[in-house]
Amino acid sequence: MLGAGSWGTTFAKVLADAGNDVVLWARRAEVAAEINKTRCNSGYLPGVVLPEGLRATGDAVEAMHGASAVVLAVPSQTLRENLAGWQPLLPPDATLVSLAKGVELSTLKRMSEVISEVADVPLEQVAVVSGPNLAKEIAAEQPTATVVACLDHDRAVTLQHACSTPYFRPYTNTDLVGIELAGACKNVIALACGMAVGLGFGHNTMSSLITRGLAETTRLGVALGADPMTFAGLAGLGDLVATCMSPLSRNRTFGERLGRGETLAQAQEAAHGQVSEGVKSCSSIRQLAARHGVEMPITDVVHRVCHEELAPIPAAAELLGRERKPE
Ligand SMILES: NC(=O)c1ccc[n+]([C@@H]2O[C@H](COP(=O)([O-])OP(=O)(O)OC[C@H]3O[C@@H](n4cnc5c(N)ncnc54)[C@H](O)[C@@H]3O)[C@@H](O)[C@H]2O)c1
Ligand SMILES: O=P(O)(O)OC[C@H](O)CO
Repeated sequence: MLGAGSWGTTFAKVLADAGNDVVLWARRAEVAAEINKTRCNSGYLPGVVLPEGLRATGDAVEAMHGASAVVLAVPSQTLRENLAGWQPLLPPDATLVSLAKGVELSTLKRMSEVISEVADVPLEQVAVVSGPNLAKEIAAEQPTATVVACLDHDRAVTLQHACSTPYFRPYTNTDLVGIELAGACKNVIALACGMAVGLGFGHNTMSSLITRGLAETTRLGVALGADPMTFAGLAGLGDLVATCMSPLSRNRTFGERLGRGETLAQAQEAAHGQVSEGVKSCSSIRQLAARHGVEMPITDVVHRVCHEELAPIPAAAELLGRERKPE
């Protein structure tokens, strides 16, 4: 496991609880030392006791030595740079697993595309784990389902078995495009929902944003060749609902701060270095949509609130004032 933030540490625990021998690489040596000494990653998962089958290290060579799967748990905008440094260390046939939910700003590529390109492996060797997976709830072993997606179904099944525990139930899927776009887009819709909460709006507003957010995400997915049914599944509607409704979501919390009138810089400072992927992916997804002639009005206003000083109240008015049309 490369990355010892909230989700990397939690998914490492899932893999260890499923019976695997897991080595977790942390960027800061003190985080690795704390995990090995106290079985805790107090900065990201206070109070969670990590299992014995999990060992941490600050040495990427040690982490990847002999690995049958290498799981990438770093933010999507740094993944390319991180992986370029790790590329010579990757075991030749290891499944490369992406946990990140974003679209790269500079290239508009999905994470599996970035991984395949930088690691120089076929896309069939890359898998994605995505679903309604708020790290803190899974770390507390609350029952959760997810999706393991890979173009190579057999590889997906192997990973599915490797991460099945009594509290974590993975399903397989081969629609990599749909699973990844759903995961990236839901962060942007969660920012919009957070803004709605910050403005004092209730569940009708949230539900309207979730449903129309799903509509625009599905439109983009279909234009890029995804199966529309994917968006009704765990990584689509499932993750969208979890992220938009939960105060645990960093994206929703970030949006809530913007809705209350904080600036982007203030909301970023309050995030204490934890990643809110939608803040950057709203721009890459908006560009991707424009490239394919797809309308994504919610994503468009989220981008303009985050990066072009559109205030949340006129943003809401703009969405409501759009041309009327059939559902
Ligand atoms: N937290 C969740 O509940 C959750 C669930 C599912 C998916 N995800 C996705 O997983 C990915 C990682 O999220 P997270 O929650 O672990 O984030 P995080 O902010 O908690 O941790 C990110 C990790 O990446 C490391 N990191 C940050 N910048 C880096 C850089 N430049 N080089 C190397 N390492 C760097 C940090 O040190 C940290 O270990 C994101 O794409 C997120 O959307 C998160
Ligand atoms: O905390 P967030 O907003 O990054 O969301 C976490 C997960 O992606 C939820 O599935």
